[in-house]
Amino acid sequence: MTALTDTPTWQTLASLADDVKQQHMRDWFASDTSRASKYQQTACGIELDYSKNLITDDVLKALFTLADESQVAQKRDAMFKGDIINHTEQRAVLHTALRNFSGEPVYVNGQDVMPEVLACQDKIKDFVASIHSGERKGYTGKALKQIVSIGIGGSFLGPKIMSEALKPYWFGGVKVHFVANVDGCHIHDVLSNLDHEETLVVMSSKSFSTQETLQNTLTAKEWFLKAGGTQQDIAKHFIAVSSNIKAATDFGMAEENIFPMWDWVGGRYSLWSAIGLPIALTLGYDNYRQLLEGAFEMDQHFQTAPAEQNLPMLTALLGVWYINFFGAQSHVLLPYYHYLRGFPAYVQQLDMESNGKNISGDTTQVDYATGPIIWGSEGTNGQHSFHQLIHQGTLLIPADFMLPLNVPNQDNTHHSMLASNCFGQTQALMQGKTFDECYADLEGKGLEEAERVKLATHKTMPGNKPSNTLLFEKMDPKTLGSLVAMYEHKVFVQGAIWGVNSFDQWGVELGKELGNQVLDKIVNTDAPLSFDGSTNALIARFRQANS
Ligand SMILES: O=P(O)(O)OC[C@H]1O[C@](O)(CO)[C@@H](O)[C@@H]1O
Repeated sequence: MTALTDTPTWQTLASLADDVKQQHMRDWFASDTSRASKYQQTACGIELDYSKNLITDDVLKALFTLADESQVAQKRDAMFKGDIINHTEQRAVLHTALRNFSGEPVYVNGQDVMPEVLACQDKIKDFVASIHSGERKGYTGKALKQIVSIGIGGSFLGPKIMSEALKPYWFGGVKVHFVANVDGCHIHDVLSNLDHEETLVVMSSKSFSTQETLQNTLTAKEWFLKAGGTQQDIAKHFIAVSSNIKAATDFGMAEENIFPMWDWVGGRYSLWSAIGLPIALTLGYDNYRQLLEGAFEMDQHFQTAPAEQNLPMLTALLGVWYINFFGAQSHVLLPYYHYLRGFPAYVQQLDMESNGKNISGDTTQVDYATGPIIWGSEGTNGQHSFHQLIHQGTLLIPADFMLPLNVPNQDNTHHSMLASNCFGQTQALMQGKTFDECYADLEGKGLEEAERVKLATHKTMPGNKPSNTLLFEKMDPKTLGSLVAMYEHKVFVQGAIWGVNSFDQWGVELGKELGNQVLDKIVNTDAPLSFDGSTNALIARFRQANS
């Protein structure tokens, strides 16, 4: 056993789980009318109802002890103050500095990073104003109204999904298109409808070396040159967000059009940096700033609220409870708001790239489960497909339901239906439907006894399926910023408990490396194939089809 699973607290939690598995939430609600108000917390515009979870006061107490013993608070403080907590890459982890409006300095290796951060925010503000006003023009004098944002992973998901989530706040004068995949269909579809004279390409790559992003930018460059632009005009139509200034200037970008990135910002935490420029272009700077302010508010809440009131702590500990003591392998996110439909994909990268790890501390192989599979989609759509498995399947899948109480273009009929479905689902998951209730429903339906029993058996819903419900007054930039930061810190707390490094991604790096080796063999068609038999055969087949 590892130090973690060996602790008395872990053992206590295991025995509490055995006990809880014999009970039903339905009975808890029936016997305790204060349960809903007892297990709810509000902070930063997020109202969290966590009463429909398989928890008791004893469970929560033990989970808080686990957090204490795992030194979550100390690890959190180390992150905020710029310690080198990404210990496999020797980097600080300071996305929180990008939304630090406290006026306090933040030091990395003895140097205050805030002046650079603030200068970058000013640069974003000025740039956005110059595009929105039409003052910044393309090489033929046309205003730049079409923005093509090229990036992948964190350099794509954050900008695209947050822009989409804030559609009611869009500045109408420009249209931002996002391209990530190296599949040429995507960039082709986007560029084929654009006028190159009014197109601005924003290339977002911290490293300026990611294959997909480089290739898509090269394709955009070829398209621009073919359409009539010259190499000299590139500077007016291509800008970059990167920490690799040399590579960007070699490409043809003007140095003043390169927005900085720092090695203390991880890709999946980068939307708060200039990687968020496409968001600012979509929404206008003031709304973008609200997003950052919402995140800052959550940072303060995370640092100061006691564990019992702390949203990232509570949601993280509930996750640990199900993953480590109930065998839950996945967690589903269900935004009941069309514009937030991309949110599960955002949290998927955030959580799975961060905590998809099996080494704790320096070299210890874990003997407990770590990061779950994150998935989901917008409600009510999922109700008509995968919810069936959550209700009656054999897997335990904790769920986060999300609903803004007010939506733009409010149509009460639609919104009431949306809300009723959201609440109805959490209720059904929690209480289920007993055999006796199902049997009684079939009274007077003219069924033979055996048929009635059979049908009642199939209709029986076990219930006792956990969910959180997160309500927001409305999904405005500030609330969205708080929500994203809440999930960031949730992932942090879980990583701290499991002892994993939530800030590297060696598995992804290996994929990039092998992909490049294979590409070499695909392009050099005469090169001997030296991989395993399956990979060799796949490459040979591809070569044959493309010869
Ligand atoms: O911004 P870059 O350097 O192009 O990297 C893109 C993405 O690649 C990853 O490193 C791995 O996919 C992500 O973490 C990152 O967001």
